[in-house]
Amino acid sequence: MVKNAVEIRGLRVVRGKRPVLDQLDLTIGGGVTGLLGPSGCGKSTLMRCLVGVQQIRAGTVEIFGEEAGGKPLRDRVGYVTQVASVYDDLTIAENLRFFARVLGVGKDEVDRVVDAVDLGRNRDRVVGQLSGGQRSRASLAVALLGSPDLLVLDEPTVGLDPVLREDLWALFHDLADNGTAVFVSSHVMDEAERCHRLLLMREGRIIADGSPADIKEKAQAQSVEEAFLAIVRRDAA
Ligand SMILES: Nc1ncnc2c1ncn2[C@@H]1O[C@H](COP(=O)(O)OP(=O)(O)OP(=O)(O)O)[C@@H](O)[C@H]1O
Repeated sequence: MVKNAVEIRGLRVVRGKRPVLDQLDLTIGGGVTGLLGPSGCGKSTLMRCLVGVQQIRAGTVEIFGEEAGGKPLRDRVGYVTQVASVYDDLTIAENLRFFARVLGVGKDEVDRVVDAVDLGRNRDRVVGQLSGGQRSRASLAVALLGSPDLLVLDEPTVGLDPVLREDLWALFHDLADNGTAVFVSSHVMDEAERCHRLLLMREGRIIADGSPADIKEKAQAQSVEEAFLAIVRRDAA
């Protein structure tokens, strides 16, 4: 298990003219940590901070003790955005060979990650001809190159069928069991139940933090969905 993959102190981010995150403190360790919250609450913004692509106004974001986005982290952090980030005019294998070269990881990694996301049969197909789910899995394969120590996944299962979602969650757990810290945002409440730790965000603040069992117990709810609705309503009151 990785201890303190992420350490955030006093983080402030302004987008447009509005503060999206303000005075945010957060530590993330090993296992699968889920980030949930209403649309626009700042989930993607927080993830962008972790990978060092978001301008910040104040505070610090450290990943494994290094400033987020710094060179030493280049092959230690994998990131999957909501939009597939692979080249449409290349095949899956060509994309992976290209990104492997950029990251300086061996070509043997291509076979490993293509199998991990179950795209072996499609590896020589041009990305532009793939389905939405296949494209997002191709992006995930890129993020897995070099076995990163932290994987940041912004809604990786959107548009996937239940069988594929199940497979991907099994993969996230395998990765976490082997020491990768997995930080994943989701809108899907049954996915929340599968996280070791859940963070509920509202208007840029973390309003609940704990295991799914803790969160349900504290809210005296039967499901995470019910617990979150109660917590959000209480916070809004
Ligand atoms: N490029 C931008 N310029 C200005 N404001 C932005 C920009 N991108 C996002 N925002 C604003 O920042 C806030 C947080 O957005 P963010 O994308 O982090 O939310 P989110 O929780 O990931 O939402 P969703 O679940 O819909 O993806 C929102 O109010 C949004 O309107």
